[in-house]
Amino acid sequence: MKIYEKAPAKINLLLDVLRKREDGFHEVEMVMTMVDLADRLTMEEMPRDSIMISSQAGYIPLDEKNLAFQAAQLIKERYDVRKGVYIHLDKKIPVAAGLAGGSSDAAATLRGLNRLWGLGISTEELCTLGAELGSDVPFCVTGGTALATGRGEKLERIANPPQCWVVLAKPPINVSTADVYGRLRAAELKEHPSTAGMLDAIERGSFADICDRLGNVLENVTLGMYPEVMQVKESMERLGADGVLMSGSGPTVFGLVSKEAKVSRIYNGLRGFCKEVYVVRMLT
Ligand SMILES: C[C@@](CO)(OP(=O)(O)O)[C@H](O)COP(=O)(O)OP(=O)(O)OC[C@H]1O[C@@H](n2ccc(N)nc2=O)[C@H](O)[C@@H]1O
Ligand SMILES: Nc1ncnc2c1ncn2[C@@H]1O[C@H](COP(=O)(O)OP(=O)(O)O)[C@@H](O)[C@H]1O
Repeated sequence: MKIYEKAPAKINLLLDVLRKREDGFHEVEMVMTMVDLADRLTMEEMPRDSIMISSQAGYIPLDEKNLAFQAAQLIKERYDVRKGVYIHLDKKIPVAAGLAGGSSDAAATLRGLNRLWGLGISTEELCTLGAELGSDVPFCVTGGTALATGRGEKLERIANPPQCWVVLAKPPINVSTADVYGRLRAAELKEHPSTAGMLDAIERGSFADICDRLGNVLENVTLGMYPEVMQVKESMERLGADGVLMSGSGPTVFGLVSKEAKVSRIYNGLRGFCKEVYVVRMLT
């Protein structure tokens, strides 16, 4: 049997850090949603009891460092599955971009193997397993739009924002999430975005207020390390995106755009100096 799973990218409409915890992680408040830029996974049973990964992308690990491999290994161990699987990753999400490509592949693997092997694991249990693989994995298991707290693994489902275009621009640098969090001085943060304000804007379905309330405390850290991210942000604003923010630890910058007529102008303007630009829809 062969099964397919889509692994969409996420964006953070809001990312606030409350404090650094004793375990080294940061206590966060994030408002996250999915966009329709997705990796495609194919999972097929193998006669041998082992895990094999392949991908058309030459720049990701295909061994136990791959998050899809780790997800398969975890589910096999925890549910005592003595079967093998071959997973092909058709990568479309840029890597180390702040779009949770690896986390979404891990989540899709958990969902897919649950189906392939008929394990009957609940979504809640899949999220608990996912949290062992990374802070963003539980959200990627459920998708939709959510308020994520704790280190990102505690989820509260909220309404989807109004439909809009999302322009994603990734400058040609790879950012390490651990590095960005490592440079953040959480106790010295003077300004915090308003989580309550963002939740209220989404609840009311006000696109303009969502754009006004976008905020990410990791943005200044990444901008300090890579000034080219600022250039992308400023260009996106100048070209007329309604709301602009860096996603996660970056370096991808997203622009929310309500009117289709504006989208091609923004895309063409950015393509002048940034190779990786995508126009997608919010997944609602
Ligand atoms: C920043 C965010 C925002 O959505 O996304 P990305 O930029 O990676 O897409 C996430 O919090 C990333 O989640 P994820 O990529 O799963 O991170 P993890 O593997 O759990 O952690 C990587 C490293 O980031 C730091 N980390 C992560 C999450 C958190 N709440 N506090 C942290 O300090 C830790 O140093 C950890 O070792
Ligand atoms: N399936 C995967 N897809 C992408 N990257 C992966 C995968 N498995 C492991 N990685 C590694 O995870 C790191 C972070 O990748 P990714 O999840 O794309 O970034 P981000 O968390 O910034 O969105 C990269 O260094 C990459 O080599």
